[in-house]
Amino acid sequence: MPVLSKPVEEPESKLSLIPVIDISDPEFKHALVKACEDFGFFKVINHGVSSELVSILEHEAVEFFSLPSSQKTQVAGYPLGYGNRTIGRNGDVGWVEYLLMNANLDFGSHTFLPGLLQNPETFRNALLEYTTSVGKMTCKVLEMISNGLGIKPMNTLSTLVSGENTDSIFRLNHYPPCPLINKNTNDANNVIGFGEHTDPQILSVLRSNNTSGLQINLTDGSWIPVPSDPSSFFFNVGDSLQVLTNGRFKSVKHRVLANSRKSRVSMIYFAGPSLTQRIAPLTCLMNNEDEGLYEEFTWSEYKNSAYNSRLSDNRLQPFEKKAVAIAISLNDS
Ligand SMILES: C=C1C[C@]23C[C@@]1(O)CC[C@H]2[C@@]12CC[C@H](O)[C@@](C)(C(=O)O1)[C@H]2[C@@H]3C(=O)O
Ligand SMILES: O=C(O)CCC(=O)C(=O)O
Ligand SMILES: [Fe+2]
Repeated sequence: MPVLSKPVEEPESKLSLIPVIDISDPEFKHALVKACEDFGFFKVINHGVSSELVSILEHEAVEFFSLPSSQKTQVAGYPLGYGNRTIGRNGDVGWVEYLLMNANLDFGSHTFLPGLLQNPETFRNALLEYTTSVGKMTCKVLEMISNGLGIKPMNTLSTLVSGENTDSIFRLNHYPPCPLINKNTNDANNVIGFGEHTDPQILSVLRSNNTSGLQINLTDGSWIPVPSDPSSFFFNVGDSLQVLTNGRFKSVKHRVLANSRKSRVSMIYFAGPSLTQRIAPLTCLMNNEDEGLYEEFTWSEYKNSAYNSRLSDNRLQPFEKKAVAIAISLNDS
């Protein structure tokens, strides 16, 4: 299991840095744009997603992960299905087990659900209701972003992730307590639950139980912990939104550290476009003298390339415009 060399204790002041957006208040659109520019990450409150629904889904997830390993591995698969310790297929590992599903299929068609769980219908309905509700919230956030950026029409971004053909996925992660960590000094030898990476999609929407572990990377390179808040949702900008905004929004690097005592259960909705959707910097966000930083690609092209990369790779690099890439490398040297 990968172990981090150095304990990272962050000053209290950095904890309060994480922007909090009240999406019931349209006036937050400017704070939302600033959060996407400065952090690529924000917490959403007053979201309207039923807490009862969230509890039911979490309960079902816990029931699934409590099954014997022999049963869970019956539904192992790549890229969708159950996985344990191995993340992707390019050599990444973490202190985590997970279930990955296509959020747009009728969850009932996942043949793995019946047979394993006591009450598969409850799980299926909770998945359907949850992803529908979180999908709507995501569209609302994307509309607020469009408003804040002055993109017209207001649904320019939200239509990319709504409709039947979109390639959104849903992930349940379970990080068991980790016996490798010294219990007395919890972070003396940090163990990686989920290694540092950016998400390839447009926006990711995360909700977890009360166990912390998630950290985000700031532009100065430091990592800050994200205090858990089971009643809120955490959003992060994905690579595709970074491209659409021509680099104005940052696809945030994040990771999860394992905990010595408590299980962490998280659920993440990755809002992705349809496979044939073309992604390129939006011209309405560029001035005449601005240059597009990225080559146009389809989501299918980007996804294939991303899924052939390691977790910590810079997946956008092959899509940077050549001249821009040379300028960046000259600046770096
Ligand atoms: C190592 C990998 C796991 C991942 C596919 C990849 O090759 C690189 C991107 C990874 C990631 C990160 C965000 C999501 O958790 C995920 C489902 C995704 O779309 O891209 C995972 C992929 C995965 O776990 O298969
Ligand atoms: O489980 C978490 O809290 C975050 C996991 C994550 O970043 C991912 O699955 O892409
Ligand atoms: Fe992620």
